[in-house]
Amino acid sequence: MKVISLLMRASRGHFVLAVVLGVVSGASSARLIALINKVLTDEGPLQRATVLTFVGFGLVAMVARTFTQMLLVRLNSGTLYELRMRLSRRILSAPLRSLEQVGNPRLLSSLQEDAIVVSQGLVQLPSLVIDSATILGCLLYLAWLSVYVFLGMVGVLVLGITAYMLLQRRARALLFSARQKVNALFGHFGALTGGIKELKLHRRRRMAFLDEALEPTAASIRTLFTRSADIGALSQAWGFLLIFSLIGLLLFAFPAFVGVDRRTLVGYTLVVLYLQQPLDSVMNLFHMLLRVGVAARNMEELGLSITQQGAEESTAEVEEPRSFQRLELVGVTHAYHRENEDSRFTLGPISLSLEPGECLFLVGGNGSGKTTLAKLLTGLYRPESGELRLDGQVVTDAERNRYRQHFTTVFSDFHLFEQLLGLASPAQLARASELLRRLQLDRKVRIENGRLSTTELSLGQRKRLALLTAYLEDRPIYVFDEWAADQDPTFKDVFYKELLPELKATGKALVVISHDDRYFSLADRVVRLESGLVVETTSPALLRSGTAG
Ligand SMILES: Nc1ncnc2c1ncn2[C@@H]1O[C@H](COP(=O)(O)OP(=O)(O)OP(=O)(O)O)[C@@H](O)[C@H]1O
Repeated sequence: MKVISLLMRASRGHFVLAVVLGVVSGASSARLIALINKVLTDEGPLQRATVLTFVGFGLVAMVARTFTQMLLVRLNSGTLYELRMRLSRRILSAPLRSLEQVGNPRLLSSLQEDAIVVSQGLVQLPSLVIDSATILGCLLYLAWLSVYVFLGMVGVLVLGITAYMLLQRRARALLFSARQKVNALFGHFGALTGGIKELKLHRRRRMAFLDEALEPTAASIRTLFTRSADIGALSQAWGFLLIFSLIGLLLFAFPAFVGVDRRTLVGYTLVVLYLQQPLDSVMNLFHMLLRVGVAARNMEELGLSITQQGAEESTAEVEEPRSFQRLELVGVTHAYHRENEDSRFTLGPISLSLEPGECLFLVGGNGSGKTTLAKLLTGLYRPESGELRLDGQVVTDAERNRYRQHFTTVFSDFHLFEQLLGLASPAQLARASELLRRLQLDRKVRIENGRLSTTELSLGQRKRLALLTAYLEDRPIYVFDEWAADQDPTFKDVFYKELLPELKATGKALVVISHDDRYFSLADRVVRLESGLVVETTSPALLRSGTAG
């Protein structure tokens, strides 16, 4: 449970205070029950001191409990915050390929489901301490009243806990299977929101999706959770049965063997009855903690999976590089490892170079490896063999974060942030307004407080906004992955014949992935890929004379 110990360390102050107050509250409650018993069984006149003690301990128990509750709220929200931030940072520093392999559903389910279960469960720990302190206090009082009853109670507890643990082992296995299914459910939720158009338009697909995909997963989660909760309820019933058996023994069997007067008998029974509530609550909390354990294990396993492909990557602040002299790929390769090794795709070995002011087109059929090469080139994927060299220096793992800051990209599955994150200096904002005009978006979108007024636009328009952020990044190397594919013919022309040459003229190196063969002649070099290998490299002069394109 590494996650839990990390969290304990993060909010140690609150946690320790909640535990201390919990113990105070629990001990005060135990003292109160001893007092109540004394008042009920003493026959002499009521002492003023007894009343004052009663009020005093009552107040202490109440105040301690209230403060514990307030601390618990802080602990809960603080833990959730800490978990979400920790996991988000971990995701940011994990290698892209590992994240792709783990998949969005699992990442999202952990950020939402596991984080909430762990934080809710952790805040129950102080309650566990309060109840345990009450139980302990009552047991000590019982021992003082009668060693036999105390031993009987301990025996009952040992028996109860052993049986309870055995039952909980089964509940844990059920919870774990249910948790695995929650990942699949998040996958279905992704399909539900992402594929809503397709589902709405096709009745049979919608029915099949609901009946054959989503419903069976949701139903099996329901069954598994219910079965594990049933085990929890059975365990509680078992605890209940034991306590009542003990009371029965105390009331009916014990007096027959050991001479015991009525007053003492009332005392035992009162304490044992009073123990019922904290014991019940402890058993409930155990079940909750079981869920915490499963969620924590899931988070830990996720952490391991996303970093298994190498150490975590640095996300440290690095200086923005303004220029470069030469970028080289030397025999780089990348393979997508799959369970079915026959169908694995391997890119490379590929060697190519890039210099400032150069425009390189990457072309080739679907699935030939262009995007994979762009991910290798930009440092998003680590080459399995071969190396990247920047200005003659090999790009090591330690250098990769800095290396990536040379690139500005618009991938075909780009994400458009509404806020101009990290790009909102006064100069950049002024430039952004000017670019909106240039990209013919000024009637649609405004920049307000460093934020785009809307991103609810057509795909082509959204791509223009992505281009705007690329311009604001203003880095030495631009990579466009089929940027123009969704543009109208007029703006396609603007992109290839105006925007690219302008960027080139300012010394930017351009890597343009494209299927628009009518513009290939504008490139300095055209690199053609086929099945992951470079099969042809041509220059525009050759293209114009009809050798390629
Ligand atoms: N995330 C992935 N996991 C496993 N295999 C992948 C993944 N992405 C791509 N591939 C494999 O790598 C091959 C190359 O994919 P890539 O996206 O690089 O092609 P591309 O040339 O950019 O294609 P397109 O023109 O269709 O965009 C594909 O044929 C596919 O088999």
